[in-house]
Amino acid sequence: MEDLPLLYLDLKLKTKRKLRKYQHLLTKETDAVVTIESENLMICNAGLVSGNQREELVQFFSSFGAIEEVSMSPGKSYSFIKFKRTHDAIKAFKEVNGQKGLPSMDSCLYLLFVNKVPPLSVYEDVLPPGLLLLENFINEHEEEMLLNCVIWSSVDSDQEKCLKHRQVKHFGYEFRYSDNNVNKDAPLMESIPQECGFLFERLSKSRPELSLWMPDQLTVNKYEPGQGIPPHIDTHSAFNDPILSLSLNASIVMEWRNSERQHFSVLLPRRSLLIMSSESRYAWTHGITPRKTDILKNHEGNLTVCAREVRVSFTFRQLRREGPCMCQWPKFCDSQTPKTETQVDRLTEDCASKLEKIYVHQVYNEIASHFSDTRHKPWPNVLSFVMSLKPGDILLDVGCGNGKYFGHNKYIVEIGCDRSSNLMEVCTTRGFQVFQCDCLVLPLRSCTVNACISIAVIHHLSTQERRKAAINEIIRVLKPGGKALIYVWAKNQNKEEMSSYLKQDRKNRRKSAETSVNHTKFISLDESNYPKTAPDDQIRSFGVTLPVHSNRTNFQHNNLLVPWILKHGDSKNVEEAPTFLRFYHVFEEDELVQLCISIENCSVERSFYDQGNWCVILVKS
Ligand SMILES: O=C(O)CCC(=O)C(=O)O
Ligand SMILES: [Fe+2]
Ligand SMILES: [Zn+2]
Repeated sequence: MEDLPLLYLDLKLKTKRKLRKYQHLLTKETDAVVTIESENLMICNAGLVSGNQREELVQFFSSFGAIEEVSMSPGKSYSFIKFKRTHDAIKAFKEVNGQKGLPSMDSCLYLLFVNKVPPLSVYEDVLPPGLLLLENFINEHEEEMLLNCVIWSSVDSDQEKCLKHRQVKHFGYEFRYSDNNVNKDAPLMESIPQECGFLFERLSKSRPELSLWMPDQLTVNKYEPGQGIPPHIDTHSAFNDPILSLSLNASIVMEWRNSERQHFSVLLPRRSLLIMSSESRYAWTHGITPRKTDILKNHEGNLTVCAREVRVSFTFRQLRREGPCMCQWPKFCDSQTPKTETQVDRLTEDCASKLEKIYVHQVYNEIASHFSDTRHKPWPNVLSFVMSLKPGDILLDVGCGNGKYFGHNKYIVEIGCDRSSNLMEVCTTRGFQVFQCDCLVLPLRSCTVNACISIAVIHHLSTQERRKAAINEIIRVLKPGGKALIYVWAKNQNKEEMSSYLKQDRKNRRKSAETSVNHTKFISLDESNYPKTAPDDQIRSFGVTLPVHSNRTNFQHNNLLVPWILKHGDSKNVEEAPTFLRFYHVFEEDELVQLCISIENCSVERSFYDQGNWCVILVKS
């Protein structure tokens, strides 16, 4: 940022500090810049958002000379004044800066010279994608009739709540603000008033694609001036697409925001119908800022401040009954994201072990031969750990798979274990010393091995407790001073250069991995997706839904199912190849270290990122 011009030198330190902050705001939010002196002033801390009125600014600043223009933008706490003569602007600048000025304000005023008055950001005519506004959807009689359908009682009832922000009444089903959902099994006594029927007949004429759409839930919101509704996305799993909102009795400005920080202020005129669908319904928040005025364009196209009046809105929705939401915006979708993630961690021991049995052990057993064919090249950092061991050291590989780290260091004793008997067979054929066991219960005496490796194993355990228990078990069997090397899959596959996992996809090799998108499919572990291996009753008891990962893309979730497409030696036909799903918990940065720190007799000697994995070297104390 450029420093302030010389003229500002005379000002107090505190004022200069404040002005530098406002200079930053100016360059961030507008295309104007600070100048030495000009006829234009930025009034840094008086604007519509801070509750200042145009008239008040005009009155105050006119005392310095004739004003040509006052510009106030909605949503801003600053404004701009253009004097007719630079001389008068300088006068105002010198007298007002850092001083108490406006009668309505307790705090000091701050001014900056700017090269121009930046253009106003007014309500754009563009709307978020998928949002549609039908103006004059109803006439005044219909408006009155609809307003009369709702009888507001003065006492709080269950269906009619006076929320902090506004008064609400539900028809058809109650929308619970506590968990932002509806109880689909408990319809209300009062269904949507019959008087609303004409709206949907009319809608189907102008919007044929909605001719079959019928709401079964209605929320009536009543906003007194000063009240609003916090920004939100109507819960995906609760309602279908679209959602309609009819504005009655008064106009209001609704704010729309997306995750790319785009922001639209949309004026909802009285008697208009707003149709929120697709992206606007699923990926943009909407809300009404609690305030007593809105800034509207008048007939001449100028902005004016309008006092809000009581607005009543009818929000019509249709309950989602055909299973979870399958929208394209999983990031905002409660059907697709957070619930499943946390649910896995809350599984009981019994369920967690069943989940692993079906989605890890049985899968590896079935794919053992194909899996082993794809696992030849040892990772260099693991190999150098193995090679660093002293002659006579005992190395245990927990989850050794096909034994790809065995046979490199000729001077050590190597033993391996794995859950999969078929992988054990591969090892035995190769002449390695292995036994079959679960990594949670190693059949070894405590303090017996000099070193341990566990590569890409612990991420197959479904709860944090079980992952911790597995590391605990490794530490237990280590001799004091012994070391363990642990690798787990990282959620972030782009930490350094692209990991080899992502690189294997030719498309990704070309494009930046940053942009690799993932259209997630979800599988409920309740519905048997594993007819071959999983008896119904086992799957049913999980009660979790997990996202299915698109291979060779970045991870979008921590708990997920990763497909393994089984190709037999003879068949090249991918279509016929059965797909198996493996459970993974992919780790956040530092998660593995934190887990290890919480374990007794164990210190973290080194932690690093290697080929898409978070890795630690642990030492037993
Ligand atoms: O008042 C409105 O127009 C919108 C209300 C709303 O967004 C809601 O109830 O979810
Ligand atoms: Fe809403
Ligand atoms: Zn959704």
